[in-house]
Amino acid sequence: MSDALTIALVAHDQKKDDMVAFVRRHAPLLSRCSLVATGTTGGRIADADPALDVSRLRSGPLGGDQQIGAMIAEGAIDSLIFFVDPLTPMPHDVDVKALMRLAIVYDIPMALNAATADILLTALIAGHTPAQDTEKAHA
Ligand SMILES: O=C(CO)COP(=O)(O)O
Repeated sequence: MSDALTIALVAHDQKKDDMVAFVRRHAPLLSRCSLVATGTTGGRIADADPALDVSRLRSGPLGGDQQIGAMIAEGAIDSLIFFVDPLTPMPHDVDVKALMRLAIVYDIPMALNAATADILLTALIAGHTPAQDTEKAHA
């Protein structure tokens, strides 16, 4: 799966149900990706679909956003899906902004709500042809 897309998934507490619904809606597509998530989000995803390949980092307020930002800077993330809660003050607001900033700096496709994430994931998968799939297509 080394040529699989790596997608970072993050959701604030008030948006975690939306993330679970997103993951359930797109389980067949997401099962073809490597997933990286902040701690609590990753736990909810793993509970929702234990078959998904999801690596859990620190919880957002404890450095998880920064870990994903570092992975973006290293070129290890293909896309960021970040369900942001715009109505609740966050103790780690600077980390949230820093993560979004790095996604912009490195021109990573980023969705900040479910409607955009639906479009983004579908487009990403449609445009991604892993070597394995290419071989099958020509077999
Ligand atoms: O706080 C977050 C993003 O800013 C998400 O962190 P958790 O997934 O650990 O709740």
